[in-house]
Amino acid sequence: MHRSNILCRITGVLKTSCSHRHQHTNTQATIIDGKKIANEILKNLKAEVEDIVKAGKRAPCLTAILVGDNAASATYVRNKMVAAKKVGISSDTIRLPTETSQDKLLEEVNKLNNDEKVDGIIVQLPLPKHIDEQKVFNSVLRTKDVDGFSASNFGLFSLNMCALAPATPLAVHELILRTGIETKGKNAVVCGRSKNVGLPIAMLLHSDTHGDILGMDATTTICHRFTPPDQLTHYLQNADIVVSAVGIPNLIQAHMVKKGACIIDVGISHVKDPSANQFKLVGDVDFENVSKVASFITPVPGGVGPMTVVMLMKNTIIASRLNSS
Ligand SMILES: Nc1nc2c(c(=O)[nH]1)N[C@@H](CN(C=O)c1ccc(C(=O)N[C@@H](CCC(=O)O)C(=O)O)cc1)CN2
Repeated sequence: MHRSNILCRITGVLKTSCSHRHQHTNTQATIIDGKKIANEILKNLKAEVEDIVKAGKRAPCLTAILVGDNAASATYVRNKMVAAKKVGISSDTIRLPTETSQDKLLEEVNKLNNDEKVDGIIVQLPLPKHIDEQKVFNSVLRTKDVDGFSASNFGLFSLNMCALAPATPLAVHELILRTGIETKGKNAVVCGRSKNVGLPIAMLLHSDTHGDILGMDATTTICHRFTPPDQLTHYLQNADIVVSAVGIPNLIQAHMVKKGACIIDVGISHVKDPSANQFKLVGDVDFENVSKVASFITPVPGGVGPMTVVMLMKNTIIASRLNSS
């Protein structure tokens, strides 16, 4: 396959994977089961890896760099390694202490860039404060940048060109397409403008179809910390698709949501659960009440999170093809 064709498959779902259009008539939203969809995709990816190996090539290889002792980051990296194993991707984790200098980290990335057995490199976020995240991401070879965080991949992606795109936005894109809702000409609101999540999600929502990549063609608005609350409500009340990636529990409430909207919750917050006297994971959306108004809704946990890991595996397989061609 031509290199650009391989890359074209990166930024989105192929046209053929869009299912029938859904008309909302229910009063209770359909819950988008990210875990189930993720497991289905994992099976397909496993078959893809088997084909690569059958063709006499080595299995794709993913290496994670984990700096510091953030317990959540360690769990996320472990989950990625578990997913890799399920698919047949070989994986490795390089653990570095919190006090690792930026130069030392750049040196580690460079070693992996030059290691022909490594196809995908991820540097787990967050990094300690003394390290310039973007500088580190920019040091990852573009064809091994399976997080899609480097300026070169981000630039290509923003121009609707072939690039390795970030996993969470790809996860959101895939989940929306799988609902079968019409996105063309619809109003979409993204809450949050982070460079790795909110902004690239908005890019996918607004973009047009380009080659193999299914654009969503939605009229897209980005809301952020300086959007006044009444304006946020105004935009949300007119939104057919809402993606929230802010990390504020209950930011999106039922009265703010248009009837029949599709709600994708990317937020992750740990809040105290008074009934169980322990912490629980919640998103940005008041799930119980918003699901009475929406047509589709993702839960937290079990929505976008598991799909993010799967999209990373997909990127790693694509990277292995890029690196062996
Ligand atoms: N280099 C990167 N760093 C970070 C990324 C990333 O994409 N690349 N994203 C997040 C963390 N993250 C993946 O790394 C991630 C977070 C959460 C989940 C997930 O599956 N969440 C579950 C709940 C898990 C739990 O119980 O804590 C869910 O939502 O169901 C997957 C990946 C920041 N860093």
